[in-house]
Amino acid sequence: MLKTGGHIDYSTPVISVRGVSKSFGDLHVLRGVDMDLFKGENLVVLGRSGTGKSVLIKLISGLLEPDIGSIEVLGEQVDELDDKALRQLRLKIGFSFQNSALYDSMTVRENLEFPLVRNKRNLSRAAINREVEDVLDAVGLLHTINQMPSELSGGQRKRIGIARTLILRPEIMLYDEPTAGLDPITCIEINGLINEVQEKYKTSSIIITHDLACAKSVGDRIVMLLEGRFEREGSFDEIFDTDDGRVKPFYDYNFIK
Ligand SMILES: Nc1ncnc2c1ncn2[C@@H]1O[C@H](COP(=O)(O)OP(=O)(O)OP(=O)(O)O)[C@@H](O)[C@H]1O
Repeated sequence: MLKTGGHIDYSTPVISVRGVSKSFGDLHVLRGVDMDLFKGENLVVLGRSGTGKSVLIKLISGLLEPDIGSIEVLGEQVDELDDKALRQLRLKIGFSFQNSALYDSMTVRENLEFPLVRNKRNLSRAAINREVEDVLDAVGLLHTINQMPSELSGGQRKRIGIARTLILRPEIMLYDEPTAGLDPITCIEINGLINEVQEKYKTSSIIITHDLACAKSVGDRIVMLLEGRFEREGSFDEIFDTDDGRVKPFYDYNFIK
């Protein structure tokens, strides 16, 4: 399934990374990264294991500080925020990570209520029910509301995890390897869901993936982290229109050449 929509405002970056470097001792992971995520955009980040994709996400969410450079998220300079302001900012960011597992002892409804009750304390019971049902409907799983996570498939759990993130109405979504470990049909469903989320919730998203079918189906734009910088940027076809030996193997492996 190829992308059809999205309403991207290329004049409004929601994340701006400028000249960011980050080292750990002698390991120079990021070496002057520049990156923008525009309002309404799905930006795919590609890169080999260990190139610093997770470090970049941690810098954006204020879990790490850059050695040099600046990071602006939703108009705020991340490294200048105190803890309280950082917590407020993080509420506007939805994290869909591989290890963001559901609570096994809670029903789907309880899993979804949990972040709402914790972060929006003054909601009425009726409002909570409405929000839970709305996001479950958005991910096509309203019928699972009273089920336990153990009764769901891996793909369904993934969708519920995304619903749990959406329930706080984030402006930005960060998806880390959204299709890892899923069968091809479920991957197609998750890719479709990422695009539906973009349309319905008007989110701006960064999607980290090694799955080029995912990159192609969800990415409005793709950037590739090579040796600490984003050296390649463009549409899916532009990114892979090269003989660069650091880039071609991604394509050849995914499409079995
Ligand atoms: N807190 C830290 N202290 C020391 N080294 C770190 C720290 N965080 C990350 N690194 C190192 O930085 C490099 C980049 O790590 P990162 O997790 O960002 O890679 P990645 O691109 O996300 O890889 P993968 O695709 O495998 O998830 C790795 O060599 C890692 O060991």
